[in-house]
Amino acid sequence: MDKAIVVKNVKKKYKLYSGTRERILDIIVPGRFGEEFYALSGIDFKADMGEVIGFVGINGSGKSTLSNIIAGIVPESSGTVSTNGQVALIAVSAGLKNDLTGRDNIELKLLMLGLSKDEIKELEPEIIEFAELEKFIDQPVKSYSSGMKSRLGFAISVSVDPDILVIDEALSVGDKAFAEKCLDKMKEFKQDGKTMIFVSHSIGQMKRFCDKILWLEFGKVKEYGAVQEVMPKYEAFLDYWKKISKAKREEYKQNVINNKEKTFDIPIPEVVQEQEKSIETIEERAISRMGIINQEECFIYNTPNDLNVFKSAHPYKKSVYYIKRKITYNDEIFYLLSNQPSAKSDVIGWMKAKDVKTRQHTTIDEDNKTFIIIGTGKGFNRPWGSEKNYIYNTLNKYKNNEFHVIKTDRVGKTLWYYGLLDDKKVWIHENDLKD
Ligand SMILES: Nc1ncnc2c1ncn2[C@@H]1O[C@H](COP(=O)(O)OP(=O)(O)OP(=O)(O)O)[C@@H](O)[C@H]1O
Repeated sequence: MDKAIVVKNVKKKYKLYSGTRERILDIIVPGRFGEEFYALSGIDFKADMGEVIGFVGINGSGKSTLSNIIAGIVPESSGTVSTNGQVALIAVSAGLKNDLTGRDNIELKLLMLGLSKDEIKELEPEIIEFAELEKFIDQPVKSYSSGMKSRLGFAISVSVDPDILVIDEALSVGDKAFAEKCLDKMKEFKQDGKTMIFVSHSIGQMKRFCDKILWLEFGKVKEYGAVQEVMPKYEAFLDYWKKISKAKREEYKQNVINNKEKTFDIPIPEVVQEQEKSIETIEERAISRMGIINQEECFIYNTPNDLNVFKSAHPYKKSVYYIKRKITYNDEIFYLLSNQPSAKSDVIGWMKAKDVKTRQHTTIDEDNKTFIIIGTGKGFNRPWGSEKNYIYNTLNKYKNNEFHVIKTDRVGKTLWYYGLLDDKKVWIHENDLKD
């Protein structure tokens, strides 16, 4: 099989400076100032013609540096890169000139690639249509959102029909529909036998699209192999990485950088056909529960089948949330937390069911009722409220006042009453009211 890309012992050295002064001094007296740092330290890999190679690795592992070197945008410090054919890089705003309009950028980029004025005129409408930028094409690129820049970059790069396509995180900034359209275009390229490098933090996209995975770790190759072989190990590593302390991460990093042999207790994944499994075992159901986060260290995910896109759940603690959707993904249950009784508006994200304490939530009626406030308890903005849900942190001041209820809900076994108290709408626990 012909090789499309051959990377041999590629290193990329950067210099880190403590400030502008040190940077200037290093220019005046070269070699005396700044600390050398290897973003890549000896990368070797080969890609066959027509292969789609995914680059994975935690932030800063060297994915963009390596893809820029392959695309010829950044020079390697040592080693060699050979590519068989024309390479196009698609990255967020890669190569776009901010002061020029979208149209000027198209013309400039195509001129630089050696196309004639006539060829450019022919391609231009297609590019504008693909980028969905019709109304904005004569506006300067600096006024574009990152999604718009990425769409323009993608549309220009694919229009020139390159032999090797390097796509660096370009799909993560646009909307979902455009990402799907790009993935379709990439599938076309794949069928045409083009070689692709695909950099993305989306595990789902990687599994759907790549043949092989190059896993980078602090500028070194951790693994290179078939997607089914490498991805489960990478996912297990990510799970481990999320849980360990800063100090442990630093220890891990130093071990990798200094080639030290030390075993870390990273779980060994089961060997399963992850790709098929993930597609087949998603089951979504409408439910109605209230939930509160009950774990110290836990995460909120954009989507349960891509556990690589997550944020810490810490800021969302001490509040209750509405849960209107449940997904079972590969035997694990996830709940969709929301600030409103809705699965669409004001949604926070998906959490593993084991990290959330939940109670069944039902609306009993919307009848008008009147109770007397006992003076105990609190007034909340949600039924079964927690600390961050207080509207009144004591009801003592309203002791013996009437409370006019317009809605009654049940959370678990408890009734909660909703009504107006001193111009504010509150939920009050049944034990804090009497007839
Ligand atoms: N121009 C530069 N000067 C100095 N250091 C740099 C430069 N570009 C990248 N680096 C460093 O090189 C390392 C690798 O960066 P790179 O952007 O390639 O990682 P990455 O895996 O693509 O990360 P991410 O997932 O965050 O995009 C990082 O530590 C980064 O800070």
